[in-house]
Amino acid sequence: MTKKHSKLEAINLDAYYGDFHALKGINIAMEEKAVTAFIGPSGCGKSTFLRTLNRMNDYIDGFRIEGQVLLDGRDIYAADVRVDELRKEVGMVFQKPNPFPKSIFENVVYGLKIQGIKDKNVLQEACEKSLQHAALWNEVKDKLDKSALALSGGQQQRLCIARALAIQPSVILMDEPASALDPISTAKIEDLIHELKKDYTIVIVTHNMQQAGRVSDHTAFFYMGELVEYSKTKTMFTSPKDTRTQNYITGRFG
Ligand SMILES: Nc1ncnc2c1ncn2[C@@H]1O[C@H](COP(=O)(O)OP(=O)(O)OP(=O)(O)O)[C@@H](O)[C@H]1O
Repeated sequence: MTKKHSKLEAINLDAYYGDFHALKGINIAMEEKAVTAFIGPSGCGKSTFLRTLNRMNDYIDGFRIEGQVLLDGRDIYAADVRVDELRKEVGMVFQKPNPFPKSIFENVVYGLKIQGIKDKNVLQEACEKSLQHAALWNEVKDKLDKSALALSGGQQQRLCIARALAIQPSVILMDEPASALDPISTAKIEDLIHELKKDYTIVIVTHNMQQAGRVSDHTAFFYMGELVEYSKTKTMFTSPKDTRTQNYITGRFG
């Protein structure tokens, strides 16, 4: 079998919030068209690391990094990188579904309209394709002009995934995308992640180890700002190497 390409890579990455050293010497290469899960106790740096992957932390006063983050081999923190272009390539879905108070249609095509796309046929086609891809089309196809806020939480989260897909990213970052959802909606999101990895590289932060086990190909265990262990998910859950990983996955702390 040919080795898959490393889509995202961190090299000697340190991150700071002011004086606080939040990420310490992270080295990791994440495979293309696969799911990588970040696990670890609260406050260990999972979200911080996820957000360095599309420069979401740039907005935070006092935040800085040292080291490199490479997307397809290119440093995303290099001076010539346009952050708006980067975010088209690396989309993000948050913990709480955050649809805009607009129609379902307007939510999905929002990013395309910002890019200046006005052609109705193009927008309609993109809307249908994204909703199909997010496994929501059948539930909403007859009410595209209705408010997105009238959807259930699980539908709203799939709508947010459709909104992210519409701008055709190659990577989707998901920060605990199912933690605010009921078990049935969670299962739908997990099925969807499974489908999406055929076309996208997915990085997911999750508190739920069963979920990491179900959805991810590789798992990275973080502890106090360090990447302690990174391996195939099966290997991590059956034979963790580090005692800290062992303690965490057996529920001894966290
Ligand atoms: N905006 C911020 N300013 C200062 N410190 C921050 C900020 N955001 C996070 N931190 C700190 O950085 C550390 C890592 O936080 P982060 O949110 O990345 O952890 P996490 O592993 O995702 O936690 P959780 O699972 O609880 O979401 C924590 O100690 C946190 O207090």
